[in-house]
Amino acid sequence: MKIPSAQQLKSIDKQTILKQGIASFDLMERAARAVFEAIREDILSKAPATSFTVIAGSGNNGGDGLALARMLFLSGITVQVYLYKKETYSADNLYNQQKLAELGIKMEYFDLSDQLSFDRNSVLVDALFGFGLTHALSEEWRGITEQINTCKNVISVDLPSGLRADGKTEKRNPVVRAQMVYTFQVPKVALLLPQSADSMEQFQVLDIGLDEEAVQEVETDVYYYTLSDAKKDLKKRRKFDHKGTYGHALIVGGSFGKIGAAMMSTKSA
Ligand SMILES: [K+]
Repeated sequence: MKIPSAQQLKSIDKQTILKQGIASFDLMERAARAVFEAIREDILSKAPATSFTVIAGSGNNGGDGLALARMLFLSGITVQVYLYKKETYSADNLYNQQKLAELGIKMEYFDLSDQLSFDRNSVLVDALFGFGLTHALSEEWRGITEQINTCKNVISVDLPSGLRADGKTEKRNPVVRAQMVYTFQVPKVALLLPQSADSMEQFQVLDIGLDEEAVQEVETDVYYYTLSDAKKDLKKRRKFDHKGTYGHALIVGGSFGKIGAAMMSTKSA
């Protein structure tokens, strides 16, 4: 599976909207619906009375969070919504603010110096920043990320807020710590780096129907190889086949003190 960069994802996003003839808020709706279904399966099926707190930023990651809040509310779940107070919001974020207002769902606006009074036992949905984060979060954000990190159960939408999608984030920068990250379509590079271990326990990739061709056309040298990829690549085993039937592997390795990789490759071959 190819892993596009944040910049490439933006372009895939646009191509999907064009090719599928949908509006951008439809794609956001799909993303929020995918998270909602995952929450239903992972949490609500076991604990239907769980309450949620959504903390939303001003961009499309925040928009996903607001759309998710609406879906939770409409299925009878208690949900509290906090929205970062800013002069400007993305168009789809505004669209979802309006949808919440129409349903009479109150949004509490917050500033970086605020103490948020949410229920620490509710599941906290972190929808502050996704792959649109252009640089590490400044120290001003620490108050908010630390409040989020006092919750026992944090779900991050797409990425733990503060992690930059394409690479390493310094440990000293404020970052949300999530128990679960529901990431869209492809795991972002940051989710695969050991440096992110403190920011998340696990992630799940949710299919939101981004244009497959656009993903395949991306030029990258970053791939995510999964068990299902390996299963597809393996030749079908038939009766009477033998070790000569499936080709040969040339393993170049095993310099002094580094024999392990060569041995493991030989064993798996
Ligand atoms: K997030």
